[in-house]
Amino acid sequence: MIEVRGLSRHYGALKAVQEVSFDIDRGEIVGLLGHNGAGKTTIMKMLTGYLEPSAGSIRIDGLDIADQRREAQRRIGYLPENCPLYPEMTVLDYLDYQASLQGLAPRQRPTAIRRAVERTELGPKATAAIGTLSRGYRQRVGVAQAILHEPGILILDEPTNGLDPSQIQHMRALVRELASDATLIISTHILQEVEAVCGRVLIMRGGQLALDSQLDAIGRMPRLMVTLDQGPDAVQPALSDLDTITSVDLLDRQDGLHRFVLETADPRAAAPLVAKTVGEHGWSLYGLEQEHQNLEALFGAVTLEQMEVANG
Ligand SMILES: Nc1ncnc2c1ncn2[C@@H]1O[C@H](COP(=O)(O)OP(=O)(O)OP(=O)(O)O)[C@@H](O)[C@H]1O
Repeated sequence: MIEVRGLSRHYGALKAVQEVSFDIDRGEIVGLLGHNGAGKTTIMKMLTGYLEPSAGSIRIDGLDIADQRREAQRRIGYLPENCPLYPEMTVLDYLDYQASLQGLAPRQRPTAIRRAVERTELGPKATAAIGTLSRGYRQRVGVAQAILHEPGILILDEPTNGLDPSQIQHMRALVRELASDATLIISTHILQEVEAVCGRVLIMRGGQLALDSQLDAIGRMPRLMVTLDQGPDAVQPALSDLDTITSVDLLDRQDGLHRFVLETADPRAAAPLVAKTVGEHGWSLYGLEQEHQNLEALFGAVTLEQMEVANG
């Protein structure tokens, strides 16, 4: 349904998004997670056809967004990060205006608007001026404009940003309801958000895709935690070479000790190899244990260095 290949976007020398590829199937709810500046909004703007990639391609239902932008955009609803709303307009007038911008025929608009208002539970505020609404209601107006044309794909940039806890609950319920008949991509830097509503997570770090995983697979990805008196320069090359170990990352440093996290398909087999290698190098081993991941631990490990977007 969505095919992204080698997607990059540069702002001058700044590489905001670098070589990102992924596929999203119909009906998936995907969380796009990353620290501020990781490239989430830039990806969303490219997916929705509002920003041209510097390189790479995007296909929506087989349509290349570079060649068939309008056609692809008809299949997408987009809630931008700071959805531009007109404070003096009423909710209904604003939705009517958006419906006209989206090319809905005048006779289709009343039904489309009624349905969007119902789904976002905006009925009681329909004739209120947008400027008088709470942030929660304004976000719902943003969602309502995104679903007016009943798109098969919804792209929501930070939908709960700035909402209070009860508004967040309401927005999450709305997102789940929308997911019943659309493919969803939601960007956020809030882990609980992803855990609450998504089936899959894409984690961005410094403009690159650092992880693409189903959420239910995350708990099953065991890791080894190793605490040593040596730093990454010595440890990483020695342990990365061992059988079944696919990555060695520094998790933290404390009181002269370094804690590493090792990804491995087989922690039972890897643990004695690690202990043996540590012994052979004459290092001191302060801890070696298996850990089952949760999203928080994974996010911490993946975004560990909190890489700034590379320049140049
Ligand atoms: N129009 C622009 N001109 C120059 N740099 C930009 C522009 N838009 C974004 N950037 C930079 O590109 C990088 C990625 O920004 P982006 O907004 O995509 O990140 P993000 O993950 O959505 O962050 P946030 O969570 O803060 O919205 C940042 O370093 C940002 O400063």
